[in-house]
Amino acid sequence: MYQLGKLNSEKKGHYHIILQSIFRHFSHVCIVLIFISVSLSCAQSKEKNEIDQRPNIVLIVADDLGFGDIGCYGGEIETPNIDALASNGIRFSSFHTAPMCAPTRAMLLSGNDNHIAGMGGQGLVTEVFGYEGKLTDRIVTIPQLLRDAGYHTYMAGKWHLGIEPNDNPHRKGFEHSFVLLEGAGNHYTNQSALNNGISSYTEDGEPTRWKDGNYSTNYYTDKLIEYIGRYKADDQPFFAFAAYTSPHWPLQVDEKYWKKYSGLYNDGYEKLRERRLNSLKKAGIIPQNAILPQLHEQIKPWDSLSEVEKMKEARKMELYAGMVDNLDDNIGRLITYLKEIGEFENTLFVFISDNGAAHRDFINAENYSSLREYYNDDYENMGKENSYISYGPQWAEAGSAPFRYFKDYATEGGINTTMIISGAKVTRKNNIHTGFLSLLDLAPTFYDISGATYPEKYQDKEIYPLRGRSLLPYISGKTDVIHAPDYVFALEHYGNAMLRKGNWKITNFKRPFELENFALYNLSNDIGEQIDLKNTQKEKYEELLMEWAKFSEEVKIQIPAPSSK
Ligand SMILES: O=[N+]([O-])c1ccc(OS(=O)(=O)O)cc1
Repeated sequence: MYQLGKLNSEKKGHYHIILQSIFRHFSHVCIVLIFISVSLSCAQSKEKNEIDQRPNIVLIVADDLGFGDIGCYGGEIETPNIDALASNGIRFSSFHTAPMCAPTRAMLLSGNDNHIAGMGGQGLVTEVFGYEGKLTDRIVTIPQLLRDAGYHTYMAGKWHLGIEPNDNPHRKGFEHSFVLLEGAGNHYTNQSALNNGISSYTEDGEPTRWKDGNYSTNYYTDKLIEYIGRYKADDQPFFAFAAYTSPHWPLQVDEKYWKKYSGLYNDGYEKLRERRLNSLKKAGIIPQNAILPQLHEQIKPWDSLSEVEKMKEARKMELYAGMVDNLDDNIGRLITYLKEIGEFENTLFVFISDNGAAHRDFINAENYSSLREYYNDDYENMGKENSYISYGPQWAEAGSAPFRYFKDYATEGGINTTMIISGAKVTRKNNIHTGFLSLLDLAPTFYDISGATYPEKYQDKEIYPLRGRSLLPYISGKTDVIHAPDYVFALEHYGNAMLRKGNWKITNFKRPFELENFALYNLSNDIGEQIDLKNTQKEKYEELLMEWAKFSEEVKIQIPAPSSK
């Protein structure tokens, strides 16, 4: 018994030791497990905090807005909401886009040249490199990379980067989108002058119709607010692209927006242009010694117009001002909403125009026969949903003062546009930056801010590297310079060509395109591109032409552009 008892007690002791040791080990294991899980959850919540802190990005693009239109650029049009963004941030006086809508949007969303992106010629669809008429897989878009980096991505407004389902914003990185696929459409209805009479809209890639009676800018704002609202409770930041179609023709807006501008333009476009020159100077946007360039040859002197013509002309500008006023109101609605949901402080805002003021006036009911059956452009009807008005080169040239010409041209009037950056990450307040920058700098800025890395390949395809530079060091006050003094920037669209190296610029818009038609300007004292220095600064001219040849080969420019399939 004893033996047995001893054995039993020995056994028991043995078991006890084993159990103790298991327990000790177990408790060690537990401690280690607890430690791992605590550190993991700390790491996770740290990561979560980091994600939480990344700012939302709101990119607002106005369509064909003139350089000096808005209040904070000296303009008489009332834009208190955009002005408030400006006073809380930076206005740029030398921000550059492409001279037309679609190449600008391609450059903006890709951070690359329009040919590399696939938009060498707005309106062309070909199989030729650079002229595919859509965003190709040589590039990746801002929403694609931001979405991969954990952002929600929303868009409302004009797309204009391809009409096929595969080209849709839904396939190009936007989680939610409500878009007009073409370059322009009636602001109140489905009617279009461009696409067999009907505008094409899609929501999240599915065809949809415009609900007649809704107004473009109001509805696009509603849509963005709806998309942001859907996910406001989760932790992800968002990228919202407000691609407004205002103040693009047809000039249409509710009376309450334009009535307050009644009579303001009765002294004509040349006078407005002079006022704009002075108001831009007063706002500190352009140099005090800037002068107005020669008027475009298409423009009839105001004094040569009849009284009836003058009335109609002045009304065009009143309508245009009303559209900009309404645009500002809607930006205010978006801001108010972001304040209500507590997201305003953590949002970076960028406001730009897609190109200079628009001169095209061939699309109106008078001279565009397919529109006559729908539209009535009589004085009393101007601005209503069944009128089709554009304000023409005369007002566009006032809108692009003090630059030469307007949209379509690669002169500064076509490509030097309004740009404001404000909000999260922007430490400079009420600041004006006069140095050169371009829309190619926006994609790298957004990647920098969101922590997204730009890859060498996207979805197994090699992509072209970014061409611009992040603005983050500048906007956060870490540097005063954006681009080096010898920075080269060039662009081409239908033979409208420019290349800039520092303040030297070569510009070409003559037809047919010939290399020797490039003129040379020194923008440090000639922002109106009036004094051609190519015969007196031969070395500089040759240097810039060499840069042009390099650029042209690199992005595979074809002049004339290949024809559509
Ligand atoms: O010629 N069009 O058909 C045409 C021209 C310009 C345009 O506006 S833009 O903003 O898309 O350049 C739209 C259509």
